[in-house]
Order: sequence, then C-alpha cells, then structure tokens
Amino acid sequence: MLWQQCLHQLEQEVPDYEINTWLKSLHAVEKRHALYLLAPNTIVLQQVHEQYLPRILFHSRILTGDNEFDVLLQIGSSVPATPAPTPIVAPVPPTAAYPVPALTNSPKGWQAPAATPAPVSERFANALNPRMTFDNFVEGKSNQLACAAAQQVGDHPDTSYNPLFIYGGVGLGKTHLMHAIGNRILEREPGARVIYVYAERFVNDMISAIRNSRMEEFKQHYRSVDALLIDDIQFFAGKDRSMEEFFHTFNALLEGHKRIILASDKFPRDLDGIEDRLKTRFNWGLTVQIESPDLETRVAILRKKAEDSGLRLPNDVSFFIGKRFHSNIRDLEGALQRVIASMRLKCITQVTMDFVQNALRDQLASQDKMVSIANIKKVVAQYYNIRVTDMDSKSRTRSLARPRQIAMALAKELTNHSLPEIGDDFGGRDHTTVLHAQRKVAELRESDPKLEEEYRILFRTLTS
Ligand SMILES: Nc1ncnc2c1ncn2[C@@H]1O[C@H](COP(=O)(O)OP(=O)(O)OP(=O)(O)O)[C@@H](O)[C@H]1O
Repeated sequence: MLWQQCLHQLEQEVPDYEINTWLKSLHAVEKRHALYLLAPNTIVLQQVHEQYLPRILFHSRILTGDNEFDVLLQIGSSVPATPAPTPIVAPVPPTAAYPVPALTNSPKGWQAPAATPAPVSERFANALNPRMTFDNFVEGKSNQLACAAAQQVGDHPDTSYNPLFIYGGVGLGKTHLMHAIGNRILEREPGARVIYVYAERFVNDMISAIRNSRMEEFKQHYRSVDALLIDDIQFFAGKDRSMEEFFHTFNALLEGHKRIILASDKFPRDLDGIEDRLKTRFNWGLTVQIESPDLETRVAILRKKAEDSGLRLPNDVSFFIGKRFHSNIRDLEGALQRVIASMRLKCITQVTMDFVQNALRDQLASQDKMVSIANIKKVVAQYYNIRVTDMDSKSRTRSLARPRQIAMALAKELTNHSLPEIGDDFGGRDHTTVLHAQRKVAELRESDPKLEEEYRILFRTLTS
C-alpha cells in the first residue's frame, strides 16, 4: 500500500517510461518501520539507487509521517527474517533542490536525525527536478518561442510575462520547461521559494488541509511563494472549490508581483470546465504553445539524450528512431531508454541498426499498426472529403492531386517505407513522383499557412 502511494507520487515527477522500466520492476515489502525494495538484478538496483532513492525515501517519510522511516534496497525476491544490520547500499546525498530530509549513516541503516521532525509545510511541498534544465532542453522550431519565453521568465523576476501559460500536447516538454524555469530562478536567487506542483497535487493538498483543519497553513504555503508553477491546469476542470482557492492564490501572487507559470494541454480559452474568470486571467501574461517536433529536432533530442547517457548513436540509428517515434518526446526517450537497457543487459557497447530493430521490435510493431500507408490515405481522404480510391487514381485535378501529395509526404514522414514502396501504394506511381510530392508539400508548408495548419492537423490525428 505504501509503495503504491509512493509510486503514485513518483508518477508525478518521473517520466512514465522510467517508472515502467525501473520502479515497477521492484517488489516491495513493508516491515517494521522500513520499506524493503527488492530488485530483480544489479542493473535495476544500481539505477534505482542512483536516480530515485532520495525521492522514495522522501515520499515514504512524508506518507508515513515517520521521520525515521527507512527504505532498504536489495537484490532478491524475499526479505530476510531479521532486519539487515548494515545499509544494503550507501545513501545518496540529497540534492539541494529536492527537499530530502538529511540522512545519517547508522548501524541500523539510513536514518534521519531523530530530533528533526519534518516541518509541517513540507507536507504540502513538492520539488523541482534538478535534471530538467535549459541546458538539456533542445531547442527547435516547435518549441523556440516557448523556450525563449521560459528563459525570460527564469532570468527576469520583473518580467511582464505573468502568468506564463505554456500549452501543448502530451510529452512535448511543457513540464521540462517549467522545471527549467524553477531551477533557473533558484540558480539566480538561491533563497527564493519556488514551488512546482501538478494541479492534482494542489487539489489533494487542499482536500487534506480541509480534512485536517489546516486551511490557513495551506493558504499561507501557496501564497507565500516567489514563484508558483502549476502543471496540468486542466485538472481543475469541474473542481469548483479548488478553482476558487486557486483564483485567490493567483490574485494574491499577482498582486505581490510573484511569478506564476502554468501548463496545460489546451489553449486557455479551450479549457472545458474551467471558470471564465480564471481563463481570462490565464491570458493576462503570455501564452505560448509547444508543438510536435520535426524530424531534425527529434534527432537532435535523441542524440543529446544518448550522449548524456554516454552513448554515441550512429547517424542511421538516430534517424531511424527519430523517424519511427514521432508523436512525442516521451516515446522517443522511452525508445532510447529501452535500447540502453537492452545494451546493458546484453553487455553490448556498440549499437547497430539490427540491434535497435530487435530491441524495439514490440514498440515498432505497434507503431506500424497505428501509422500505415492505408491509414494515412484514409485519414487524408476523409479530411479533404474525397474517396480513398482518389488517392490511387491518375486524375491530376488540383482538388485530388494536392491531398494525394500531402498523403505521400505524410507517408514519407511517418512511415519507414522507401520512396518506391510509397509510390507503389499510391496506384503504382514512380518514386520520383513521391519525391516531387514531398518537396512540393515542404515548399507549400513554408509559403501557405493554411496548408501548414492542415498538415499539422493531419499529422496530429495520425500520431496521437
Ligand atoms: N526539447 C526537449 N529537449 C530535451 N528533452 C525534452 C524536450 N522536450 C521534452 N523533453 C523530454 O521529454 C519528456 C517528456 O516531456 P515533459 O514531461 O516535459 O512533457 P509534457 O509536455 O509536460 O507532457 P504531459 O502533458 O504528458 O505532462 C521529458 O523527459 C523531457 O525531459
């Protein structure tokens, strides 16, 4: 039960693929003021130890309210009958940005100093992820504006971009940018009170504050910050009391010239179930969108992430992965993580196309099902209100030829089929026709905003 609650908290801070790859492979046993986490092998043990242990310890102590609660990590499938006499792995020093209670090494294991109960406000606190910074955020056309605005807000306390509202589809970097802003503020003003929370956390904190008659403390906590960053604002939809409380928090912060940074999956006006007075306020500062990254940006992100993990990806491999995992960056990262995990398991140091195709076999198969040429033809035909058979016909009428060209360009961008294969699938056309279509569409996307918008809509429909 405790581990499930802990995982739930971690799911708000750690990408899904990391949760699935590392944390969900642990078997948890709670025993005598300790949580034993049993790892299936040394790779998982090492990764959990290096990356997540301070957070797990932090959440366990907050959740149990026991500042001496231990988390013990070991390999195996069962817990020894008596508690381990020495720490199974050495504690990781907590990072400054993440409020892990101070740890000391003791004969019993890891222990917090007995006389330092967590401040009550920590019950409401949530931390910034120090690994999400501007330095490791790769800029491209799709996120340039959002990134510039975020840097501005992080660098200048007196910015007029207040609130900064970032919106866009899943896994495109909104959360990363928010953490980067928070980390930048702390870098420049180490004493600043910066709080990052998911809207869900704000709501849960409020519910528990009401239940425990700590509403004043809750208000004080959220209204006394220098910067408040709230993610997934859409979660407030329909939660009237939370919206009311947030409305007052928002006003108090704005009046005090404190920074507010918000993120959501939609443009403020399109947020269903959110009060109008809030939507209007969301637009008072600057609203920026993050869009799906293009292939070059995906490849650049992939390379950066691989390099950060000490891996050099050959050109063909990075383009292959970048091309196949196109819908969002979280999936792209997931693919890379899977490749790295397979490499570690098989003790491989050089990555090849064959190895990657094998390591990602299941993911590629499900991608293939989603974005087949047949599906692209169907979706594009529906969108332009023409028949699917028109995609294969010889007609050169503009109303049919343009959608056909768009479908070919999408097939080139979203599938791994070669030009001749695509040509074949479009009524047996030559590969030069596909190449021409691809170039024409690229040119039109630059010069014709309407076509650019249509292309983006189709891209999103096919990849979401
Ligand atoms: N431009 C980028 N450069 C480097 N990493 C990125 C970039 N954009 C996103 N990422 C990474 O992709 C993952 C998903 O990003 P993030 O969690 O910020 O997405 P999100 O837009 O907040 O998604 P959701 O709405 O699902 O919460 C994170 O691990 C993040 O670090």
